[in-house]
Formats: sequence, structure tokens, C-alpha cells
Amino acid sequence: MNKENHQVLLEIKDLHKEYDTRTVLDGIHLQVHKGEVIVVLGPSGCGKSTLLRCLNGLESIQGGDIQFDGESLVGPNVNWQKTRQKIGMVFQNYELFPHMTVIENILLGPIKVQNREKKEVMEQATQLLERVGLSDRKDSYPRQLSGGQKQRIAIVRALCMNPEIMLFDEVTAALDPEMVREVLDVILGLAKQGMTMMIVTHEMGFAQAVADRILFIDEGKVCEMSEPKEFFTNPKTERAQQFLNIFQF
Ligand SMILES: Nc1ncnc2c1ncn2[C@@H]1O[C@H](COP(=O)(O)OP(=O)(O)OP(=O)(O)O)[C@@H](O)[C@H]1O
Repeated sequence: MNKENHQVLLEIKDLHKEYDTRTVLDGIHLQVHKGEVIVVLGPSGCGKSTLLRCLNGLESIQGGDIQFDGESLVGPNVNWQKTRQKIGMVFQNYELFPHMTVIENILLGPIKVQNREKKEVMEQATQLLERVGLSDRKDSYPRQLSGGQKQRIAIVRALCMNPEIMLFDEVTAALDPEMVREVLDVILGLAKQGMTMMIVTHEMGFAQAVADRILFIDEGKVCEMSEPKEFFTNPKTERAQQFLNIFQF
């Protein structure tokens, strides 16, 4: 995408995050444009998941600012219930409600939180389920689904809130290899449709295919920010090269 023509949807300025006395994010800066796909890479423990969690208010931060759609997400006055409707997040462990069917899981947020009409949400949910190839599973319970199916349902549930950005936190990490592809294909489809996304993944081929830009974090700092072709063929830093060597790039 040509980001010059797109507005900045999310801006992170000098973000600091500590757990007790340990600094995990040490001055992160990032602008995400509407329609852009940012893949966040970096060694284990460098702070990738923490970064996404800060954007959704799941972690408090100790310094810096996060602007979303022109509004700050820092301080006591943030309406997180409203904000989380615009920032969809999907986790490694699906987080579906086990006592609810697939369709009940999907309808819950749009009806209870967004006060939308059941008929309208049902139509949207039906279309989304079709798109991920799971129309026939709407009355199943999560325990009756495979990991890949559960993850596709978790994605549909987030999309049904009509978010402006989607955050994916290692969504294939808990899946058997044969189920990884079906989930990644759904995300690739979203990228084609212009969904703004931030994705933490260890799937390097996927990262290369889906990203507009790669954000490489090391020890809580932005170490590199480049286009995927450049990052995978000619990384700017030794740390990035070492990281890629592990994946045989
Ligand atoms: N709730 C917590 N309390 C204390 N330390 C934490 C907490 N959550 C994460 N950490 C620490 O913060 C650091 C960053 O964790 P994070 O999960 O963001 O890393 P990551 O880059 O996503 O790693 P991975 O690729 O292994 O998932 C790690 O050292 C981790 O141990």
C-alpha cells in the first residue's frame, strides 16, 4: 500500500512499560496507517505481546502516549469499553466462552455491548462464518471444534464488532501444523480487503506475504522498521540477521 495517501489511525509515542522494576518496552515509536498491515517480529520475550496488550488497555503503561483515531488511550478517562469495540484482538488461546455455542459467542458483543438488532447481527455473522468456511458449525460448542476452527470463530467474533483495527497475538502458536494454514488464509483475506492489522507471529513465510512493514523489536526497543522484502533479504542490524538465521532466512 502507498501509506502517503492514508491517514494515521494509530500512533505510539515513546511507550514505556515496566513489570515491577523491569523495563519491557523502552520507548516504542510507531505510526500505523489506515489499511496497513504491520507484522511485529523479535526474539522470545522482547515485548511483542506486551505491546499489543498495551494497545488494548490490557496492560497499564508507565510512560508515553498512544493515539487512536485522534484520541489518547492513556490516563484514567479512557472509555475502554467503547475503544475495544474499535480495536479487535485475537489471542493464542481463542478465549471463546465454553458454555456458549459458536453463534452465541459471536452475537454476544454486538447485541449486549453495541445494542445492535439481533437480525442484523445474525446476517453479518452468517456472512462472516461463510467467509471462513464454518457456516455449518454455528450451533456447535467450542469443545466440539478443532483448534483451527476455534481460532477462525474467534476471528469472526472480533470482526462482527466492526473494528477499525485488528490485533493478532500469535494466533497460530497453539495449533497443529495442518491447521495453521486455514487460519493464516483468513488473515491474508482480511489484508486483501484492506483491514488495518498488527500481527505478532512466528510464521516467517506468512509475515513476508502479509506485511506492509515489519517492526522488529529487540529488548523492548524498535530495532528495525522496514518493508518485508528488505527485512528478509537485507536486514539493517546484526540482531535482526541473528533472529532470521534461527528461521534459516
Ligand atoms: N504479567 C507479567 N508479569 C511480569 N512479567 C511479564 C508479564 N508478562 C510478560 N512479562 C515479561 O515481559 C517480557 C515480555 O513478554 P512478552 O510476552 O511481551 O514477550 P514476547 O516478545 O511476546 O515473547 P514470546 O515471543 O515468547 O511470546 C518477558 O520477559 C516476560 O517474561
